[in-house]
Amino acid sequence: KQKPPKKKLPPGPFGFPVIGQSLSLFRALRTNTGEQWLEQKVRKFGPVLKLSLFGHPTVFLAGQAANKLVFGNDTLTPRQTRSFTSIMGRQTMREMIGDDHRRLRAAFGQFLKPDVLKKYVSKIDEEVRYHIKMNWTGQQTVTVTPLMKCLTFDIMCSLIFGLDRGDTRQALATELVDMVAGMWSIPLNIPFTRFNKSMKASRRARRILSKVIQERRRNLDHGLCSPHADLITCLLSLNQEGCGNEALSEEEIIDNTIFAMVAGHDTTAVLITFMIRQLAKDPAIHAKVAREQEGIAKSKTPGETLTWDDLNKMKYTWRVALETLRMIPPVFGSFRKALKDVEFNGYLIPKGWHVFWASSMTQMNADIFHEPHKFDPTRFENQSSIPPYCFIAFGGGSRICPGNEFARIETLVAMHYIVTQFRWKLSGEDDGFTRYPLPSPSQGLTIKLEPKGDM
Ligand code: HEM
Repeated sequence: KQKPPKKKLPPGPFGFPVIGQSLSLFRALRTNTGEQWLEQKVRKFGPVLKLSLFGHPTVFLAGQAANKLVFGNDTLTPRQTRSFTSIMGRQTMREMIGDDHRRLRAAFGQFLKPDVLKKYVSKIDEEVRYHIKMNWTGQQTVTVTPLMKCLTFDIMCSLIFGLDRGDTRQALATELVDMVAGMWSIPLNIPFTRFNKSMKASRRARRILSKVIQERRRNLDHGLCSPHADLITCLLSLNQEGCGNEALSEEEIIDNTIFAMVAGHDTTAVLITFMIRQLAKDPAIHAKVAREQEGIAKSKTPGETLTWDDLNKMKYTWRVALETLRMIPPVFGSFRKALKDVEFNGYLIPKGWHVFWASSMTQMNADIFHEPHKFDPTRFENQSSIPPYCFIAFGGGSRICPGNEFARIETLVAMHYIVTQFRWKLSGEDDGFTRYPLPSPSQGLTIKLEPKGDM
């Protein structure tokens, strides 16, 4: 009997033991050359190559077919660092596979379905106006990155945890910053390490949220709030008898609401920041966005909040957002783990190995997006012309970002009030941006503001 031929591993060196190519990739991300770093490897070894990242043998996959494999194959499951899982908790939907993952996605779906999302527009509108009044109005210059992080944090606190401005929101903000700081640290839980500080912050944040959950449960039981008031209440309401849903434990609710906050807050802040940067550099596109937004502002009475219908009229502004996400995706890429041997393009991805995908490999590919380095929002006029699995700023398949519509509302409402109230230009030279791992303008993006007068 002939033995079946042995499947071959992808080409490429593993590099130094343990470190592999991790430091080299980090350096490239920090200098915003991560894309070129990957392209160079693909030119040398082809679109399926092996390397070693974070101490794991890893296969890097590039191209549309590779994206389809990553997003459409349940044997490749998301992979987090050990510190991430310890700090964020083991019950996040990121850790779940199969039916458990579907159950959590369905629970989130109750909070993020379109007719519920519509109700959040006015709350987001209120947060944006308050933010602008407190931080932009009367200023001659502002630094956009930290402000956008504050704004998206406040919006999410209000809608994920149902926390209004005040001491509890502030306390939670402090703990979350400390938690996030340790997510990529060495998981050494001894006093004074970064990981140890983040673990302590995680315990304190959980205690705060446990109290919030008790209060929400009471309100829900006494009919004092709508089941869709915020994500926590929404997940608790699924536990009520007779609604036909499987109950979520308190731990699941805490882990997943914290995870939603972390997944959604910086990513959206990055998108708005880079749109503001783009408009400062491109007067023609700025003028078109301003025309669209001013048209909508004129149709409103003073002080009237934006509605879902208004957002649906902001078509050009959203195309600018999508083009920003194509060229500067907040999520550079991420990892999967092979639950069993997988074969792709004639190569073996052995069980237990990691798989790494990166958005830029299709989003900046000239065969898919003509003149990929040109900022051109018209590419998104006819979205069905973009081949599947090529625009993957929100991921794809069963793991596609469930918060993409939420992010759209936040972005459009924020852009509406900024564009209709101010003109701006960069305060100095545009000195590019770094990634750690999310992109961030090198100096935080300081802009000079000029008020447009009462709209
Ligand atoms: C511009 C803003 C955003 C971008 C670019 C973005 C991007 C992404 C990407 C690329 C993924 C998939 C990662 C992978 O497959 O490995 C993802 C997943 C996820 N995102 Fe977002 N996201 C954004 C906003 C949000 C918001 C606002 C929320 C919450 C309301 C959110 C919650 C999540 C969650 C919970 C997952 C995990 C889904 C799962 O594993 O099933 N994201 N996001």
